[in-house]
Amino acid sequence: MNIDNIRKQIDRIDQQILNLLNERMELVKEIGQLKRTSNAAIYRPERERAILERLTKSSSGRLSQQAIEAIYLEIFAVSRNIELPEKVAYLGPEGSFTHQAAEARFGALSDYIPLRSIQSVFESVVTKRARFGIIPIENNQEGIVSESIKLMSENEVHIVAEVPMPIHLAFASLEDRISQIRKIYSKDIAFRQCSRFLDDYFSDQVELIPVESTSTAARLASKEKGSAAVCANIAAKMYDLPVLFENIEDSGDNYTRFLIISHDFKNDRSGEDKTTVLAQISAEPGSLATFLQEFHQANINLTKIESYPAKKGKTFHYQFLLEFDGHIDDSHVKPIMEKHADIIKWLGSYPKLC
Ligand SMILES: C=C(O[C@@H]1C=C(C(=O)O)C=C[C@H]1O)C(=O)O
Repeated sequence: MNIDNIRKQIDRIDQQILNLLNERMELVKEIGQLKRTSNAAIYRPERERAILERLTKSSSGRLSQQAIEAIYLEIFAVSRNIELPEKVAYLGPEGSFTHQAAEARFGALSDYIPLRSIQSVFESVVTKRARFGIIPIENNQEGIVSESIKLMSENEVHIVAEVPMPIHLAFASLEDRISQIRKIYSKDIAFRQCSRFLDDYFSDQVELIPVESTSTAARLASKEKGSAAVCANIAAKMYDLPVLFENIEDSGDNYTRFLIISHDFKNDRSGEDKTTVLAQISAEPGSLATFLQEFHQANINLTKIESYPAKKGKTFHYQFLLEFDGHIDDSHVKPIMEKHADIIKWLGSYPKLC
């Protein structure tokens, strides 16, 4: 068969896909109306996850699990916008990795608000200027983002979902030959993370210029011949800057975990959930051990425990961020949460992705 014939078939299939998508969106719109009458949340990560699992299991064609997810996450994002366009605040600037995480979950069409600090993201969620906020919580190379945890303890917000994202750096430039590049812009930490690539490909004559963000780097490089940027793919795309090399970072397993937060939110159980809480434990000897022992006895699998500094009046208390498998409504989780309601702040139960 020749290309023209094959393309005719593709055109016919695209038309069918589009008709089906329109049919799907009519149903989505109906669900949106029902949710509005009961004031229910539009975003249901546990339902989306169930759909993805079912489709991946039943698929017998060429599409990998990642491909199915990429296509469907975009469909879900469009669906939610049809139900109700919702504002999503994220730690900016545009083209940052947090922006990339936001787009991975809310698609290209959502109403995004890039903000200058993690604190402003919390503020926009608490004051309901935004329905969702996206913040980084930890990076496997740099550790926990303590500002995010502090703000979780001070504000009434809940975790809706987690977004684990591999952090890949791209090398982008208007030049098509690297011998023409004299200057490279990026953020200092990004230079550090791909020092091996830079050493291997560039001599000392090439100037490395640190700027405030990797997306600023992409913007500068998109305007200047003879320059390049080390940045996120999304930033290169935003400034129409061709990517010459992908994944230039030294370590292949650099990932950041982002959290989606909202003011008033509780997910239903998905069957495989994770719960995050903050606990304030008295400084008396043995109290932490006794507390943790109770989780063990309740058959709760603790997956993370991080202490963070906090002082209450003059007495020093130990504050902990705890994560464990399970949902706050699970019968083995509920009793321990109720028993310790005075020292535990529940932050959210959401589908476990990492
Ligand atoms: C349509 C719904 O709303 C949203 C969109 C979904 C979809 O496109 O299938 C699934 C879950 C929700 O995030 C729903 O709750 O079923």
